[in-house]
Amino acid sequence: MHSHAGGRSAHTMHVTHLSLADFRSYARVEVPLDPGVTAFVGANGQGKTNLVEAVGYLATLASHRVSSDAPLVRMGADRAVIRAAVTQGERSQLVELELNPGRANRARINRSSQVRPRDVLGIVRTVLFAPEDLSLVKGDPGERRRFLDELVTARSPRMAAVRSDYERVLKQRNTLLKSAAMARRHGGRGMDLSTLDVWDQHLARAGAEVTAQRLDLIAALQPLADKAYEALAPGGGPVALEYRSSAGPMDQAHGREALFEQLTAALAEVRKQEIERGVTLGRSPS
Ligand SMILES: Nc1ncnc2c1ncn2[C@@H]1O[C@H](COP(=O)(O)OP(=O)(O)OP(=O)(O)O)[C@@H](O)[C@H]1O
Repeated sequence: MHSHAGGRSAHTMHVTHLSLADFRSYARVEVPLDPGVTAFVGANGQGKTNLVEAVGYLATLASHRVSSDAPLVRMGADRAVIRAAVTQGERSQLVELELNPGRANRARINRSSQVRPRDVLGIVRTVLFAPEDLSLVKGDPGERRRFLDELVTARSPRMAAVRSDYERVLKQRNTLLKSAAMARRHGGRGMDLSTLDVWDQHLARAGAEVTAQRLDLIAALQPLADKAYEALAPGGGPVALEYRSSAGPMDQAHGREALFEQLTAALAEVRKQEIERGVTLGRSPS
């Protein structure tokens, strides 16, 4: 779960203690963790992955195995708690998340009053390698977007706010399109397009930010992917990573403004179909 044998710098994050309550198979468990490599050894289904999943949840606010929180709560319980003591250099923090499926999750840092769950992002940082990673290659584009966005947020936690803005705008825009499509079908008046224009601007603005971050990340990953592939298949490279969006080729060299223009144009192009179908069609970058 933390493998930084040697070269421990002041910047190395270390989870010193993990406590779980009603998380997956654990009614309660306390796991002290020494620096260096920790190996969990046990029979199948004993709950090794559950421990890793809990730490991963603190880092990403999601499980790497399931898309909702309900399966994470121990059967028969109505909430789960994940708590971790984290040190980084001289600094120690206690992070706590309470998972309440169907209701808002709660978060605390250093036992103080509540913070928003996304405020804990950036305290625990993890790299997870699991069988589920295959879906990065085999799965839907949504899996790849999720991977990029989680990594982007780990690198700059403020992106969590941009992402949730984007999701909120998308949802509200879809509600507007849906009611407009319904009204049309029932012979009502057309929708007020100026309202849609406003939402398009919001969507393209947040979308440009998300896209720019993804492009930066891909550029940063490129040499690492190349190196990793060279170690795996000497002489087999180079590996090229490219971001393909349904809104056309994207180039970070042109900056946020160009991305914004591009996304705005892509929205304009599908507007007629969107109004007919009543849903946002430009899937990028969501
Ligand atoms: N919500 C839940 N409530 C109670 N038990 C659960 C819940 N979710 C999972 N489990 C139990 O947790 C166990 C699975 O744990 P986990 O996937 O961590 O296994 P593991 O020890 O990593 O084994 P493997 O080698 O298969 O990965 C199973 O016994 C399963 O029944």
